[in-house]
Amino acid sequence: MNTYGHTFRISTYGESHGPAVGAVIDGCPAGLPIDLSLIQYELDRRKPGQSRITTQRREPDEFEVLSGIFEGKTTGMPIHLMIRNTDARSKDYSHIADKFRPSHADFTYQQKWGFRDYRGGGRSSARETAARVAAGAVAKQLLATMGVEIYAYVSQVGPLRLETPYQELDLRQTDTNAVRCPDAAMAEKMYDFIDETRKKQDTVGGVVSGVLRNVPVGLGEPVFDKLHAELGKAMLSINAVKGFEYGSGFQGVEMYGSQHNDIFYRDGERVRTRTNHSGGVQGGISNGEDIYFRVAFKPVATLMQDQPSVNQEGEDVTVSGKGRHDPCVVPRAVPIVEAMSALVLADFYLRNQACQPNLAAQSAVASE
Ligand SMILES: Cc1cc2nc3c(=O)[nH]c(=O)nc-3n(C[C@H](O)[C@H](O)[C@H](O)COP(=O)(O)O)c2cc1C
Ligand SMILES: C=C(O[C@@H]1CC(C(=O)O)=C[C@@H](OP(=O)(O)O)[C@H]1O)C(=O)O
Repeated sequence: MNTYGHTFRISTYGESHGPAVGAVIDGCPAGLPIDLSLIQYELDRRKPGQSRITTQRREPDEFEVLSGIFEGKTTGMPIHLMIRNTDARSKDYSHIADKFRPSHADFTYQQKWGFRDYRGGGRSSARETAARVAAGAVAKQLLATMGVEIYAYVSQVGPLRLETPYQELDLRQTDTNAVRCPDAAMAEKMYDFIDETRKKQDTVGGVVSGVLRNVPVGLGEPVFDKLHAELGKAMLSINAVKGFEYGSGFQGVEMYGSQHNDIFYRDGERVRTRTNHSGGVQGGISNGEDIYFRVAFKPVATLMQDQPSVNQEGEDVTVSGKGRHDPCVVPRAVPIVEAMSALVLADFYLRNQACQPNLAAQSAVASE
């Protein structure tokens, strides 16, 4: 599938070594002021070639608006954002045109279609996520009009795990270092770990944590399209993602119900909970508390070393390490996780508008 969302819907297109990648957004309401520099800001956070611990491919990732924005506002028509590829080096891939890199998408793409665009992994490359980030930056601007705040940060690299709860972190510090971890001391350790791994011609995984604040009560559908299910799908659709947990997640199983239940109380006009093991979602619907989750990314598949594999004929071959690759994806995955979060929330927000929800219920406390 090349599309995401029902109401705020995006399609993305483009291959890593084709002329361009981009996104078409359908369903964004008319009249939304758009700050184009905020779209560029997000693209800059994701682009390759940012530091020694990312792929050295150099892409400016400047975007062009081909439709849907006029005099600084959305027109209600499809919004087309295009990003040209300018630094593809396809010769790095000639030696694996008929070979399968272990744990990349080469084998499955070849088996599914009988051929593949092997240059840079074609459509399977995380280059596609530039389009998601551009579209997500529009969704973020829609959500900002109602005060929704979206944060992601690196909370783990290999064995180095930041134990500090997100409430105790200053999430505005995330972009002050190349790793995108808001704890400066931990960021330094993580940076060194990634750099050492790179020097050993290896790769390492990590975790990106997400925090969504001021999300209105009532987003999410009750049965299949639950808010956490859609968030999970959105995150699991990002390249190299192996796990998603929200709220208490897998650790919640170690608690008794009496410890895990989030006790309600009245806080002025709102009903709130004293704890938030639910992760801001109950019954698939946002309850107004922070939504928080963790996304696990595997170590990058393409290594700068030889690995045994097979070719299209099933013969034993060696896949040698070549080209420009990320030693660890999480620093660049932070804006992708934020973008996917924004796309999910914007979509549910518009779905609520469409079905005219019970707005009284959304203010949480019945008027007396
Ligand atoms: C930001 C980001 C950067 C990535 N960079 C690389 C890379 O340089 N080399 C690579 O082999 N995989 C990279 N990946 C992962 C591959 O795109 C991914 O492993 C591949 O599409 C196969 O999909 P799967 O791992 O989800 O099964 C990156 C992923 C992300 C999110
Ligand atoms: C180009 C980007 O990252 C690429 C993601 C990627 C992969 O296999 O996912 C492999 C590399 O591709 P290439 O060999 O074509 O440079 C990375 O550089 C990007 O994120 O914009």
